[in-house]
Amino acid sequence: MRKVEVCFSPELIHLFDLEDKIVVVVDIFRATSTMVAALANGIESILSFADLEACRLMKEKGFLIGGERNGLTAPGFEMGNSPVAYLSGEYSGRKLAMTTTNGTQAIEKSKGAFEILIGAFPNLQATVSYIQDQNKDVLIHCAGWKGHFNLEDSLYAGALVKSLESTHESSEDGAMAMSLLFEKVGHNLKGFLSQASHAKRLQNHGIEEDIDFCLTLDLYEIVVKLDERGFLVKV
Ligand SMILES: O=C(O)[C@H](CS(=O)(=O)O)OP(=O)(O)O
Repeated sequence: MRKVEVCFSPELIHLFDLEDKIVVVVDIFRATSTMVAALANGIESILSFADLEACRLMKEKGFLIGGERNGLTAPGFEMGNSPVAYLSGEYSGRKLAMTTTNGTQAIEKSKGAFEILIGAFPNLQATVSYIQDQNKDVLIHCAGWKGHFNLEDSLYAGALVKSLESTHESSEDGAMAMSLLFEKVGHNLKGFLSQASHAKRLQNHGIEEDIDFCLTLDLYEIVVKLDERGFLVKV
């Protein structure tokens, strides 16, 4: 049996061995949900940046630039961090450079893994099938919020642990707890997570539509991974 582990914050990632593992980075509200939405709706590829200024410079190279800090579009950026902004297909064929408060930092800290996947509820089942076709251990890396644990990323981890149980075992308390919690509340994700601190913070920005999207299961059959050039692409 292969193994699945959960890292609940990028601040804890140094405790884990990434080598030879598939690392699934998850930032439900909203970075990884936005990446999946963008690639499912025609964005050709995404370059993820931890640094705002490095990302901003990509505009000169013809990239669409998405920059968000603390839930708001960063000054001078064309896009923020909203998944629904991509659903019309308006940006089809463009390359996107993207930086966010938590998600793109977690991607940066996952480098060194055998493979990096981007996790989100709208492509959960596709990600499960992709992982089960490979003979690799898995580490789910929750982006959290500014180093803190958060419920939505951890619940996704629980959903993934539960969905992988026929091929991957987990002996960790955190993974077991989240798998049980997902079993209990997975049918009412939105109701349950409306109490989560991150959802409340984002509700103040008037983005309920984003929250609904981020909590919708299995809209897309795509898997999102970091390719050998360092671009996030769909497979
Ligand atoms: O834009 C978001 O949804 C969040 C903003 S914050 O963490 O609440 O400041 O950023 P993300 O990197 O997607 O977690």
